[in-house]
Amino acid sequence: MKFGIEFVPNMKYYELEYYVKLAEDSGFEYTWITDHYNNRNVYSMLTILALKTNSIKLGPGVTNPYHISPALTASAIATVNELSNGRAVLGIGAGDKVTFDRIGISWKKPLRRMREAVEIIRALHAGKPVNYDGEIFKFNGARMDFKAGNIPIYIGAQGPKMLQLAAELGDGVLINASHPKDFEAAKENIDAGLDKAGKSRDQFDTVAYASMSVDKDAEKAKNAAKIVVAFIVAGSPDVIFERHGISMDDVNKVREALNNAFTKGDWPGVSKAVTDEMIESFSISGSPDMVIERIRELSKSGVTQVVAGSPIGPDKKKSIKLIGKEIIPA
Ligand SMILES: C[C@H](OP(=O)(O)OC[C@@H](O)[C@@H](O)[C@@H](O)Cn1c2nc(=O)[nH]c(=O)c-2cc2ccc(O)cc21)C(=O)N[C@@H](CCC(=O)N[C@@H](CCC(=O)O)C(=O)O)C(=O)O
Repeated sequence: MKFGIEFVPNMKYYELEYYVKLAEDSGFEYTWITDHYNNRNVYSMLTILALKTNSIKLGPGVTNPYHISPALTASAIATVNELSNGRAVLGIGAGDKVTFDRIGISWKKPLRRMREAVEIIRALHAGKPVNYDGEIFKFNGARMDFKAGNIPIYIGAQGPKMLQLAAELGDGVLINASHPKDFEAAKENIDAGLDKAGKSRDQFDTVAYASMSVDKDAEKAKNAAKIVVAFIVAGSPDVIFERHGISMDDVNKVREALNNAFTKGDWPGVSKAVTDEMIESFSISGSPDMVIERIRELSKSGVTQVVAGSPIGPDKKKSIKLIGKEIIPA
């Protein structure tokens, strides 16, 4: 099993640098930096990380094919690859509607746009002049003037068609999920995409991009996961709740509690509304032994990389060290 770790660049560069170096020293192989317009620029932060680390692979987790051209994405990640001596990975997904609404981007044809963007980025990285007459992107002899190197492309995916696209075009898929049931459900679409491209499963990295919270005190860990789990619940489609046997009543209580938190600042109300089933279904939370057990179950469902996503634990620094000491070697 490979281990990755996610960071949101909502902190100063030197804090992010500290955590990523700690993760590298703790044995994590990948670090994925989220990309939303309202946080620090993902490539500026990846540049610092490329220069300050030695072995950890690094990339956006995930950027999108809307807010910059695929030509800029190809060039930016190739620059990170050069700065890091070949450690860059590109995580790209359809982007999310909430942030796009705020910056006036209409979220049209995400599947089509993802296909075209990934095909263009791969062609540019191959170093040939790119002529591409797509529905969305038209390229006429574009070419990069420096060697990109071999940069793996991972696609962020949840929906069935995007899962198929990820398996067909990608070197891996980043699935925002923490429970084996979600990977059982994704299997059929991943296999369909791999078959279409004539790829075998062992050439492909199936990543559980999970919400994780680990502490020696299991209850403390679970409590620390509640707010993140509430946001996951608020943003998940209904089919997921059926899959995990979570009542729509409980879901609506969480959505209402989040609303109250934003309007009246009642954050304790959010934690109260989040049930144990939700923590179990939408996060990997608890003591090291409990987390190890869940990772074993995920491995049986075909997961080959687990990403420790927010909150990582009640105390980020302590939890990163604990994962490095007790979970990665297990
Ligand atoms: C678009 C959506 O695809 P999805 O796989 O569910 O995408 C959801 C998320 O993966 C996507 O929003 C990601 O960008 C979210 N995301 C992040 N999004 C961000 O913006 N920033 C991040 O840092 C980020 C991190 C991240 C990490 C892991 C991960 O899995 C996702 C992450 C969907 O609806 N897919 C449908 C297909 C929809 C469809 O068919 N659309 C048609 C027609 C629709 C039209 O006419 O517009 C088309 O696109 O051509 C499906 O897969 O079945």
